[in-house]
Amino acid sequence: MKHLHVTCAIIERDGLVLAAQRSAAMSLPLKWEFPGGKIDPGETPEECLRRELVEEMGVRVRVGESLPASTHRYPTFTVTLYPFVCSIEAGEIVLHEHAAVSWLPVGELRTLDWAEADLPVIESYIAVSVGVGGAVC
Ligand SMILES: Nc1nc2c([nH]c(=O)n2[C@H]2C[C@H](O)[C@@H](COP(=O)(O)OP(=O)(O)OP(=O)(O)O)O2)c(=O)[nH]1
Repeated sequence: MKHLHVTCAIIERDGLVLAAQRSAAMSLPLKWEFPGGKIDPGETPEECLRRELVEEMGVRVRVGESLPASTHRYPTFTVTLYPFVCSIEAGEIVLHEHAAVSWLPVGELRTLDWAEADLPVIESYIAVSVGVGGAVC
């Protein structure tokens, strides 16, 4: 089965976190995710994230702390997500691929219909993010 290695950016701004909704035309249609994408050969995960964020949203990001990788088996492929906490360095978000974005307080992240591979990422992020949005139970 295909195994994808994918970076994803947990972008923080003013105590909120950016979630992006996949378009109806993408795989995992209309699911919410953190922006990012497949790591190209020869690329570091950080380089991949910076490239993907320019391509997908037209923003340059500063790549910070990494969170534990998450591997999930979907029915037709397996994905390993490599999450990084990021901030926007330059640019305004313009959506080139996603259907929508939403800035959420950490405590509301669980309310979206996330791609399944993201669920452990969200839990790891909540565990380390008490300083961003306050304590979350
Ligand atoms: N970028 C990103 N992808 C995710 C997340 N969670 C998750 O399961 N994925 C999956 C969706 C895709 O199958 C794959 C990322 O591929 P991609 O973004 O480079 O490619 P894509 O969806 O445009 O292309 P494709 O899979 O339709 O070929 O990882 C996430 O939080 N961010």
